Amino acid sequence: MSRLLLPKLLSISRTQVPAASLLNNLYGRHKRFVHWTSKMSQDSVRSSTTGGSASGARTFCSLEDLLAKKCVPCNSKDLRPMTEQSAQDLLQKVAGWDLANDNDTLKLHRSWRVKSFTKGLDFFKRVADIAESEGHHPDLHLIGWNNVKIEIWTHAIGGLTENDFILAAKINELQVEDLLRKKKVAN
Ligand SMILES: C[C@H](O)[C@H](O)[C@H]1CNC2=NC(N)=NC(=O)C2=N1
Repeated sequence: MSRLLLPKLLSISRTQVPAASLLNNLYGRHKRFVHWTSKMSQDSVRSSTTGGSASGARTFCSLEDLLAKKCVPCNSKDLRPMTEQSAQDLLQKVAGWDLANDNDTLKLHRSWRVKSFTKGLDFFKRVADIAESEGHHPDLHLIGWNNVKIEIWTHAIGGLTENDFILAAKINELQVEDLLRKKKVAN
């Protein structure tokens, strides 16, 4: 950007263009640049959410990217479920989660065994705090008193979006060791 602008700036000042016109010129460029960068980031959200790459925007997303992102509202008309291939690619970033196909709806699953029923409810509370701050919500199950199972999918579109992986990555960051049943070590 600066390499492109500098020669232009120098030639403008050499020809004594009035200051107001120079500022106008710069401001127009700034507006076009801002428009271009915001369009790029929308494309990249849409592309990584849908798994499409027609826009040429990147589809690669690391765990750090997922942790740094915020879930977007699911009521956009542009939102489409990602393909199974994109889901498989992103699944590598969220350790412990599995992909399930529930009547043609892709979902993320993960299970934990907790020490007690009430520890299961404590687990849910920690997950609920993240879900509320992201505005994206998992299905929470407490089965047979100590099996916590979480399913994540985007209800609004009947499939997976990047939101689901962001939420899964953030749930994985929770400190829940104090709630989990210790595995018995075989002698
Ligand atoms: C506007 C807002 O994003 C929606 O109502 C949200 C709330 N949380 C949600 N959570 C999940 N998992 N799927 C949704 O479709 C959904 N919709």
